Amino acid sequence: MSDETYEVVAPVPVMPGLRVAILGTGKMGGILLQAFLKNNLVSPDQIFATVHHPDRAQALSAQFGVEVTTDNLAAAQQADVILLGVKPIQVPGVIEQIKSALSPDKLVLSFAASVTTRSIEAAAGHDLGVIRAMPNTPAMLAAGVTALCGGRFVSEEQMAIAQRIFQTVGRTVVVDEKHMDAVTGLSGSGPAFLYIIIEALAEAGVNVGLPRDVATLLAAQTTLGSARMVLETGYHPALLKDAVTTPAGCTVDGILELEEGGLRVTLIKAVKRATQRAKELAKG
Ligand SMILES: NC(=O)C1=CN([C@@H]2O[C@H](COP(=O)(O)OP(=O)(O)OC[C@H]3O[C@@H](n4cnc5c(N)ncnc54)[C@H](OP(=O)(O)O)[C@@H]3O)[C@@H](O)[C@H]2O)C=CC1
Ligand SMILES: O=C(O)[C@@H]1CCC=N1
Repeated sequence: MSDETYEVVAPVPVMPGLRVAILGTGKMGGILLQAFLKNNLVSPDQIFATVHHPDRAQALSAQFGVEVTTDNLAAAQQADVILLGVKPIQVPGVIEQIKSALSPDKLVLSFAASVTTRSIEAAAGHDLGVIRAMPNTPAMLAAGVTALCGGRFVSEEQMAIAQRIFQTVGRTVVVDEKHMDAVTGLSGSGPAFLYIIIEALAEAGVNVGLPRDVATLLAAQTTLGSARMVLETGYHPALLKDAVTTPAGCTVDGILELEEGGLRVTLIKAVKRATQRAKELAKG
């Protein structure tokens, strides 16, 4: 890891009574809401969520027993930490709505792709603690990874709170803001790429005669186990691959097909394209 990037492993104590707003409780915001409740980060009366459609607000409120409305300002007024989970292009409008609630003691924690801490600070119009986060959907199982970076006015205490919040849903890593679009293209979008790989492996299993449920189990558990091998042994993936590849065995024949099909280059291109697009999302 470079000196500007470090993984946070030490647990940070929960702040008792922390009140959290999630403005934009869609797919990602909904996953975070559920995880915060499940892991007792906050009690239901300490969380204030918003969505755009009133009927969805009602449904979410009934489902999770928390206050869900369409009133961003009211939610922001009641919270210490304000998570922003609307689409990137909607962030300036939401900041404008909640501007009067953004006192210096509040922390804005945006997980919108593409939106810079500077643009949020500028929209707020005064010195404000802003942290940008990029989580991913495995957060649902506390198996996510979230990259965080701080804006100009963030205190160490505020960064510790953000880390604690996202440790609820998996690993956290603090990076320089210049890396956030790359993180988005790799680990933000990455689950979608990996589901396609798992789906294709399962399809391949069916093609060579396995029942679909068995093929899906084998594909998914093999992906999970291989990821754990990389994380827990610390060995380079190439070394782990070599250990599978018996001389004159069958694996090397499969690898030849992968290389001929350009899987490696295709994945690199996919992350590059997603990173490029992540740079543009805030502009619409
Ligand atoms: N999905 C992912 O894997 C990840 C997404 N993100 C980021 O999360 C954000 C949301 O993405 P995602 O959850 O996928 O998208 P969704 O479309 O599922 O969620 C967007 C949510 O915003 C709500 N909304 C729209 N306008 C407003 C408004 N003015 N005030 C309050 N809420 C509003 C919508 O309400 P309603 O439900 O009523 O339509 C919806 O719940 C994006 O910025 C994205 O970059 C970051 C990391 C990963
Ligand atoms: O597709 C998107 O734009 C968001 C950001 C990363 C994952 N989903």
